[in-house]
Amino acid sequence: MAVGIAVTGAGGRMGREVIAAASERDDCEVALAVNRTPVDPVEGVAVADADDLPRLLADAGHTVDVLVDFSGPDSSVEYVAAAADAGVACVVGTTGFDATQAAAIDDAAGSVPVLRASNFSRGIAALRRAVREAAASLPGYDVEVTETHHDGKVDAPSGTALTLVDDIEAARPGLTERVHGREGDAPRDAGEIGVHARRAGDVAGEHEVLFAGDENVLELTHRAGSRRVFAAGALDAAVWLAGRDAGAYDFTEVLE
Ligand SMILES: NC(=O)C1=CN([C@@H]2O[C@H](COP(=O)(O)OP(=O)(O)OC[C@H]3O[C@@H](n4cnc5c(N)ncnc54)[C@H](OP(=O)(O)O)[C@@H]3O)[C@@H](O)[C@H]2O)C=CC1
Ligand SMILES: O=C(O)C1=N[C@H](C(=O)O)C[C@H](O)C1
Repeated sequence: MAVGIAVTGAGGRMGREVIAAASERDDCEVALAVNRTPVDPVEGVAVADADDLPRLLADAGHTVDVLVDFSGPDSSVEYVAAAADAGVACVVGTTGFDATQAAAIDDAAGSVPVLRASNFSRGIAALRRAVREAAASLPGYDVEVTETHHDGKVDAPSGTALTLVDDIEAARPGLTERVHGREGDAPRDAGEIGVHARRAGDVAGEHEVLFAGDENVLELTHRAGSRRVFAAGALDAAVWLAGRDAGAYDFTEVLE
């Protein structure tokens, strides 16, 4: 039977992409879609007021198995809490959480299955493995992370860039000072990881990790061609998550 999905942020770039992707699949269907501000139906799916989400989830009975959230940090915390109250699993793609908000999402995993990922593309999962390997294999190399996104992106640096920096710090414990851009007299310290965010046009998402040593440089780059890849990954995660025990899950488990 198809997994029932509730899409939050349904009027946003990703919410629309998730609804469109779901309409092309047999293993899931959109049972509910909500947005903060009123929007016309998306792909023929009516979009309800997000304020009604708790009631709608309760009324939906067993037709909603998994909530798929691409919205903003505040709303994501609110939506995940509503889903946890209703016993609905959560796939969270929203980025830009502060520590308190991230902890609130993680708390929900005490009562329902929760899978939060800063990037739902298979290519980024592979990039993360390559970056961990390179960081461990290239001691002493300078590391700089650069991301590029469309001009409408709210949070900077991207969630994916922060995930990559976490990975690098875990593999290279001496690198702990995150330097966000440089200006003026700014010679490089040995413990730095440079983190750079560019915003331009309609770029769906690019992440580059540069490792530079003496007379050789390694650059690892991922480019998303469109948002479709993120929507497909999020729906793969939702189908995989449905019916699992409460707990926090990782996107890499979906890809195994
Ligand atoms: N994990 C991944 O693979 C990916 C993650 N993302 C992340 O997904 C999120 C959404 O991205 P995108 O779709 O491009 O953003 P958009 O700005 O296009 O859409 C955001 C949506 O969230 C809603 N929203 C935002 N803030 C609030 C709030 N405070 N309360 C209620 N609703 C809110 C908006 O509602 P309204 O229409 O009312 O403004 C809108 O529907 C971002 O955090 C982005 O980084 C994006 C792509 C891939
Ligand atoms: O906002 C976006 O567009 C994206 N956000 C995610 C992030 O912050 O890493 C993932 C992807 O790069 C697109």
